[in-house]
Amino acid sequence: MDIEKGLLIVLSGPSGVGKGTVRRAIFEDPDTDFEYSISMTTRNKREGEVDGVDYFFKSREEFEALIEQDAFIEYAEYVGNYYGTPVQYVKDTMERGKDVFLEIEVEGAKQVRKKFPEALFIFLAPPTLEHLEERLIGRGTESQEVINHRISEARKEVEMMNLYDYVVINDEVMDAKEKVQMIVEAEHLKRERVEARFRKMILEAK
Ligand SMILES: Nc1ncnc2c1ncn2[C@@H]1O[C@H](COP(=O)(O)OP(=O)(O)OP(=O)(O)O)[C@@H](O)[C@H]1O
Ligand SMILES: Nc1nc2c(ncn2[C@@H]2O[C@H](COP(=O)(O)O)[C@@H](O)[C@H]2O)c(=O)[nH]1
Repeated sequence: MDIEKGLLIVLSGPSGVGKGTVRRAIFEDPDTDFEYSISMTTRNKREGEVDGVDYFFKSREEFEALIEQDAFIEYAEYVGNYYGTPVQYVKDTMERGKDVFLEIEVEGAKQVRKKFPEALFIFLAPPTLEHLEERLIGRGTESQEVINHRISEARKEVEMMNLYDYVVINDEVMDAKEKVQMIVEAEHLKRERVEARFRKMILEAK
């Protein structure tokens, strides 16, 4: 895929850390100027979730057909369900020069790292694993069995945080939101400076 414009921002971290909560706070901010890529999943819709807003909900057969068609930038099977990032929306949005924000688990983030090493990778970490369990229980969307499975995945996932460009601890939602926004801003400034220096070098070489 040939994407020249727009920054790909990947927010990852264990289930229950607060990725969705932080992401919603970011997108409620009128100053936010990037776009959210809605994922596809085969998991059942939770109460209040809307198809095409929270996820595109698909059957396993539909999802597997899309895998065959190479329709995902990345996908992973997580605790018994598929989750994936549709390629077309990301490609079109970045080509329009807009940043795209992905909220995905760590296996998917690893695949994005391979395909887009220039993307920005942020790991959202809980203050402790106990906080994570409390948050999952508090959310009340999963059975205790699924929560236990997600916590056991989380133990492995937090070990991967050193592979990320930045780690943000989600202690207070608005603090974490601002840190993510500042990281994105800083990344743009860094890239603009590098590009300006590169242009200057080319002009000087002429
Ligand atoms: N900083 C925080 N302090 C306390 N509770 C929080 C904080 N951030 C999120 N929560 C709560 O934790 C629960 C899990 O949050 P959320 O659903 O955003 O996590 P997630 O990482 O998106 O989970 P998943 O990966 O399973 O989708 C929610 O009930 C949310 O209100
Ligand atoms: N690899 C991907 N992971 C994704 C994607 N969309 C969401 N997710 C992650 O899956 C888990 C479980 O989500 P839940 O909604 O069932 O709680 C969580 O970590 C999500 O961030 C995706 O497109 N690819």
